[in-house]
Amino acid sequence: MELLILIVVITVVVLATVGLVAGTALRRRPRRSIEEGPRPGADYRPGVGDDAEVPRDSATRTVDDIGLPDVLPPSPTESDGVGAPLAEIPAAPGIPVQERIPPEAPPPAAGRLVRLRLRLARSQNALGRGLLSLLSGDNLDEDAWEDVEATLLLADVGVTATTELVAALRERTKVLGARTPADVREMLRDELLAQIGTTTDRSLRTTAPDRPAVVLVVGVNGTGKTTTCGKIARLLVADGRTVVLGAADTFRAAAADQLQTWGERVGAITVRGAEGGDPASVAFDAVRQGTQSGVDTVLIDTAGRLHTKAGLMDELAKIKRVVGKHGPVDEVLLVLDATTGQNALVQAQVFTQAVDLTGVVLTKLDGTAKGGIVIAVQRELGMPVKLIGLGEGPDDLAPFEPEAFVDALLGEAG
Ligand SMILES: Nc1nc2c(ncn2[C@@H]2O[C@H](COP(=O)(O)OP(=O)(O)OP(=O)(O)O)[C@@H](O)[C@H]2O)c(=O)[nH]1
Repeated sequence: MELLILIVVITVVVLATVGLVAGTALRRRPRRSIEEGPRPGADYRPGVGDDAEVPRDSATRTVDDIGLPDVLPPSPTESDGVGAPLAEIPAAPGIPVQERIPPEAPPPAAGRLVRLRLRLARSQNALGRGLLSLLSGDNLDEDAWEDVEATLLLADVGVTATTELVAALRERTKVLGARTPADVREMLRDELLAQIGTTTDRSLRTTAPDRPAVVLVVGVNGTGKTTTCGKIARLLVADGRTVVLGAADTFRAAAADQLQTWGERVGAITVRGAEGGDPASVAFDAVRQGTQSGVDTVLIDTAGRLHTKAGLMDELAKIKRVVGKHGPVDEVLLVLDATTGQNALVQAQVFTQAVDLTGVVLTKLDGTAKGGIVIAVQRELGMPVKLIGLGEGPDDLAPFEPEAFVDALLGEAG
């Protein structure tokens, strides 16, 4: 009997040990990460249902890192509880009322690009000055034209626009004969403007009759969507509008905090949901809040990647559909990082399959010599660039004005 008990005990101990070892080994086996399979944007061209590119995991800087102006002390009117938009806007049922902070008064939209023109210094040197000096040369031989072409391509102007620009410039230099620097500048200005287009409607649809206008901000992660939403809110408030922000980027926990901070600075309510929650429902609540509060514009920040397996593009289409239950979406702005060059164009093509884009925001033009991407985006995608980001500061976003942009690229005349 004792022998039997001993055998049973030994068997149990052996089985438990084997189980433990096997379990540990299984746990240690590296889990197959999504990175190991073919990656959209790297191994194949992404389509509907995929992310537009391999998510970048570079650390992002939040609004807290970039030194917004200090919050001003409340004015007597505001401390009486009158005059601040957050106090005036009642929260919709089920949406928590946020702390009211006296809002700032950002500088107006008009003339921003002119004020920020020096931020284009790198593009100015590489593209503007480069072309001016090549075209001013006495001997415009084939080598010189090849250099002109290379300069345009290196600045990301794109093949189609480069070919057209070179052909037009060749023609005009032939007709012009002897050229003064002023002639060259004028010729280049004309041709660059012809490529960018001066008659395109670049206005933002941020008001609608009898309801708030709805603006969706989309793009891959890290392009600057959240920052851009905050900056657009400031632009709108500067022009006397009222705004509700929707933090539908439920993927990155900090994104909602970041957006709320931007909102608080200008007295705008931010509607947010649980981390990993349904982005479409946050967007829906934001529009509901905006409608009940009677604001001019609801600005919705979306994620550049998702927790769920559902593709980013499917999710965006869903957000647009769900928000559409309240009324039309007035603007769908695609945020593209200018420093990613031609890759930005591929991203744009993927996004257009999922949602009807109405315009592009090109961010980080301050950090690149490739200002020609403005031309490529318009020519290759046929989509207007409406805003450009020229820095990390709160008011470093400017409405895109072709003339001011080209003048900034070419630098001061003379
Ligand atoms: N230099 C420069 N930096 C910018 C500009 N716009 C945004 N950034 C920076 O880009 C980084 C990413 O910005 P986010 O707004 O967090 O990007 P996002 O697209 O919302 O990122 P996800 O939430 O991960 O999808 C931040 O460090 C911003 O300060 C710009 O115009 N110029």
